[in-house]
Amino acid sequence: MELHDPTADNLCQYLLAPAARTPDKAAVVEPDETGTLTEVSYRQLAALVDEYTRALEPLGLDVGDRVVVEAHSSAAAVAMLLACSKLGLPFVPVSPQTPDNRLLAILRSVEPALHARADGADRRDLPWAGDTARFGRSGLTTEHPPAPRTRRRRRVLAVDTAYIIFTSGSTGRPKGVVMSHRAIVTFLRAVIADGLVGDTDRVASTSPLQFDFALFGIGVALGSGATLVPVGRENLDSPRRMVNFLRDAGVTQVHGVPSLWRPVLRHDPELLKRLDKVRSVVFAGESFPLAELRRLQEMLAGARLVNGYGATESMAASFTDVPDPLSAEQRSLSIGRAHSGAEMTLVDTSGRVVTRPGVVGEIHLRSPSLFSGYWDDPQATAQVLVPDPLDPRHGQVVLRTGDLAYLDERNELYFVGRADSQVQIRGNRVELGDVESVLAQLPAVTSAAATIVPRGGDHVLMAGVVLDDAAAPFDEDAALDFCAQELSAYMRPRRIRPLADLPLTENGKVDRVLLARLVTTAV
Ligand SMILES: Nc1ncnc2c1ncn2[C@@H]1O[C@H](COS(=O)(=O)NC(=O)C[C@H](N)c2ccccc2)[C@@H](O)[C@H]1O
Repeated sequence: MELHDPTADNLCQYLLAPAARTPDKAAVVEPDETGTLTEVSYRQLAALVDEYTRALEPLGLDVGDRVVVEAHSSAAAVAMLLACSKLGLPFVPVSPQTPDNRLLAILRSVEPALHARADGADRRDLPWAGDTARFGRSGLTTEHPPAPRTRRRRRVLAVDTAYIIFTSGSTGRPKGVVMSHRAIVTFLRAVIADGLVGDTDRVASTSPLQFDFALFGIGVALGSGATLVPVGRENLDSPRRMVNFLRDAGVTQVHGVPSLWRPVLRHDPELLKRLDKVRSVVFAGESFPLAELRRLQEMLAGARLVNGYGATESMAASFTDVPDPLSAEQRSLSIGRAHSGAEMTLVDTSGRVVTRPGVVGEIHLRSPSLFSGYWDDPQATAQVLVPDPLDPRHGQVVLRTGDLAYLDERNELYFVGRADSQVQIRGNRVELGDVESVLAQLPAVTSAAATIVPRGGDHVLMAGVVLDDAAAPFDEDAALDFCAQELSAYMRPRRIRPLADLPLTENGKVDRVLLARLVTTAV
């Protein structure tokens, strides 16, 4: 009898545990090379992990040596991540879409022992002389095996790094978020214990591998003994393709950012009624505009819609059910309260804890699942892992999220925005979400985004709107008049420009930097 439960300390042990209980259960469902959906059982996944582990072991890599894994989410990619975890090799997931210069910056920063690329992830050779390997369902081959390294550690521990995720970061240089095995396994156990996923679920994950929303899908699907259905970009590029893929794969839970749903809601919302097996949707990454969320709720009648809030630095912090029905009066979505085992506290600018409803403070997260720090950046780490404002003497650190929120009367949190983007306009704090929800009420508008652009020492508010196809030419003056009726003077956009689509970041969030450029240059 193991005195110590190894699944608690290692991501691979934890996620492969179902292989012992239900070896023939599908762990992953994915299209094969002909596009036919195939099932990879937990037993087959475990066998692939063993095969990769056997191929990696002779390379003599040491606990803590990094492996950059360049792949789309797939059974082979999952097996690669788990083989790295088993050997104590922190994986750094990047998607094949990552631009060359960003991948080079990551390679130069983490100095990986190996750059492992999935079969089919073809990228022109990079000016990087490091060691590379290729992997797929047929195994792992090293093109340039790394020189043997001196092993200094004998055991893989819970405190060792499971992965490093580079966030684009709202400002400047990408930062590597270092997550330990203990942090991620503790988090996954808590979220599964809260009942988000059950072992009969088929969990569709639509985010690219370098976004921890994808790791979240892998973690909760395998951690609960359910089935992961990675959805490739080729199955997301049209509403019909997406709906047909989700239906044919028998998906019961869909994970995705709000923009995942925008095209089908705009072009063919009725298609969503075909998803009669979908019992729940988890969205994360940014606020889901209420007008669009209401339409999704109508189309997926009865499905549970969950607002997943949080940052890569703790993977996430809360999962809150959207009220059903979402009343027309509701102006913003709650991010509820922290998942079990964690706690969110609001702290005001003078460091005092906010307990009164309606008062805005910065969310501080206490949790056993906080990241270890930013890779090679102790200064940036010290900015966000701060002494507990309630009593610094403990030496315990909390995550300073940079997110502003307020409490309602039921002690539930409502997200207001990023502290670093709470630009004042003539001294007033602008809530972009409020501007966007007014714009979404315009007749021809199917989605809207607002942004603040500097103009002559102050800031002005500009907006972009996406029109439904049949719309006549956009009448900006009428739209500005409507905003004048609905919004206080400082919240009114200076210009409202029609856009073909809202610009998105690599992870599918609205790209407000690109938006600012588009709306100020649109003719
Ligand atoms: N539901 C939200 N409403 C509103 N603003 C939000 C929300 N979820 C994030 N955000 C924003 O995005 C920031 C975090 O960005 S991030 O580090 O890239 N991480 C994510 O976006 C996803 C996150 N790690 C995650 C992964 C898996 C499940 C849930 C959440 C937060 O600090 C918030 O500002």
